[in-house]
Amino acid sequence: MHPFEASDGQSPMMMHEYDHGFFPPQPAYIRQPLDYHLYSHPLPQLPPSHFISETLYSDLQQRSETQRTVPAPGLSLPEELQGYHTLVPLETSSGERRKFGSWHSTVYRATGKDDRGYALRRVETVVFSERLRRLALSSRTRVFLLLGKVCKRVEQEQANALSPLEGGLNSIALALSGFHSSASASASATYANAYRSCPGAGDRLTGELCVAASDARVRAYDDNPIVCRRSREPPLHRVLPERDEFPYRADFRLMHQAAFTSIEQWSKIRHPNIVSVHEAFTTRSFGDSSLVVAYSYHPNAVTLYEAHIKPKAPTFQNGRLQAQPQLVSERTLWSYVIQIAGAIKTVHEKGLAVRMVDPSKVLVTGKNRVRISSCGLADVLSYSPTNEPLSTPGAPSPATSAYTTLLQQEDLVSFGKLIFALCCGSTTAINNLNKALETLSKNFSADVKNVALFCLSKPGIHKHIGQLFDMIGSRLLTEMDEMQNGMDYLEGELLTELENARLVRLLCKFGFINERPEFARDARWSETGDRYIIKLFRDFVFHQVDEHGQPVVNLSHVLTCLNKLDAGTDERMMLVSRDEQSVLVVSYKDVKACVESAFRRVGSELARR
Ligand SMILES: Nc1ncnc2c1ncn2[C@@H]1O[C@H](COP(=O)(O)OP(=O)(O)OP(=O)(O)O)[C@@H](O)[C@H]1O
Repeated sequence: MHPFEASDGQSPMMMHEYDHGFFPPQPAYIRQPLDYHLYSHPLPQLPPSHFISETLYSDLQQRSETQRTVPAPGLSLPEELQGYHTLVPLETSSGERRKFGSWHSTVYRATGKDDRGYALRRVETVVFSERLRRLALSSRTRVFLLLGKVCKRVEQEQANALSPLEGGLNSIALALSGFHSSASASASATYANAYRSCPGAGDRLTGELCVAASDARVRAYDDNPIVCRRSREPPLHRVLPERDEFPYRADFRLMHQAAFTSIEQWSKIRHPNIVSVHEAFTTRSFGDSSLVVAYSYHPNAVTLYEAHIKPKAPTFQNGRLQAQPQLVSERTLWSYVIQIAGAIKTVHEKGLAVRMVDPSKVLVTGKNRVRISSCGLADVLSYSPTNEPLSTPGAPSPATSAYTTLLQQEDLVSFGKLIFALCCGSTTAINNLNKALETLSKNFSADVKNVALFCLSKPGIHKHIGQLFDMIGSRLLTEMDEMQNGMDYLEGELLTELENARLVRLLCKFGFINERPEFARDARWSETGDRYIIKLFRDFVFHQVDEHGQPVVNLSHVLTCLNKLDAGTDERMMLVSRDEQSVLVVSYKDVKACVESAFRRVGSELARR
């Protein structure tokens, strides 16, 4: 049966067009889901693995389909972008759009020059000017160092004492750094002042400050809507101009070519839990000035947020509408923790900081397999020559600047937040640490709590990701066992595919040898020597008839014969010509030798003609 035919003879269920790349348009054909279980033997009973999907076939098939879908018409995307083509957005541009940091980004799937899939992340707008960015960074540093109850009050007092603009700026920086909700609330409270001081023209910094303020305020609402509402400010939509209407919207401008140096460093990192970085460039192909970073594409990847935190609609289970279970299991959580910690450790050892340890940036790319995405992007966006590490000639390991050390400490804090988000099923749970701890302790072991608290603990020169592995201990061994089970399962699967590949190769050779049109009138070609035996063997395998002369369609017979042929067994068979005038008794080994020599001769005979 043709794999795309309906197995039940019913009408076709869906049309599916495949991407045809640079080839001429192919006719659309009707596609039916394949019965993959018919393609291989049932699997041996291996212990259930935590890594490989039980539905490997359909998983892989779905990924392959995703990779080939064509973009919907009318998207007005560039035809070609630095050698990448066939762009398909991986997220909707309407509806809920969250932000990471202070920028909006859009991810596209694209095909590269090498015909492989890539994920292109395009940064549309960056709101910081150089001066604002530096100011924001310096207050971030201060916040970081003064983290804790006392520091919150100090920061707020300082902010109040400054001029409205400076105060606003500080609060905004605090809010953008996302360290604590009171900073968000404070940003919200000073927002109106900053907004009023905008003269409306000329002063780019003030304009950008207002955009940043609006970002902070949106974030403040996201983080702590109750506090914001209590501050009795006018509702958001009455104050804020639309982002696109705002006169100070700033496109991405590459201030220093050296900003791309970090991308070079990132592109050298190959780690199983990091989405590989390939290159970065600026482009005007989208009608603005955008920054694009190219990453490896992992079909059907979802973010940790989508997989475990985003509220899911209730579904029918056992005839009843039930809310889907939200919280990640402890076993899966440990697997995630170990994988992410491994990635962070590698990055820190290379003298870089991840800066993307966030539920919206960690991708689930297979069963319990996570990879940190968007790496390197923050380095380009916030590049400043003053943050460059001092290079020491001949130094064995990359020199790490104080700035990078600070960012590495932030990675650990973000990791702690991520663990809390997964354990509590909410990205904002951390705003109320006591309650978050209560929820965590109810559902997870004390070890999880200890690891999460260690990550959140006060930064210091002696705190590093390596310590986390000391705390994890034997859980690493469990993870290794699981991975090996997963590999055993995969090898088993591969073995069945190996059978298929052998048989396909044989059938291809038959296709090349039998009934070549060039030799149609040359009986000596098909009726003599090796080719005659192959012709009789072909009839023996495919054209058998029963005692009533009816064709025998027996797939098992075909598979058995082809397997024996490929193995070249000594078993013998009787080959009979259609007119029953010739009878030959040959072994599979003989036929195998005939196929090999005929296949080799096809090429040389054709070349001679
Ligand atoms: N390298 C990649 N391969 C495959 N899919 C990816 C890749 N990177 C991102 N995606 C997918 O693109 C979609 C959008 O990613 P993005 O990081 O923008 O997430 P988001 O939740 O929309 O965050 P943000 O609010 O920052 O836009 C997600 O569904 C993600 O799974």
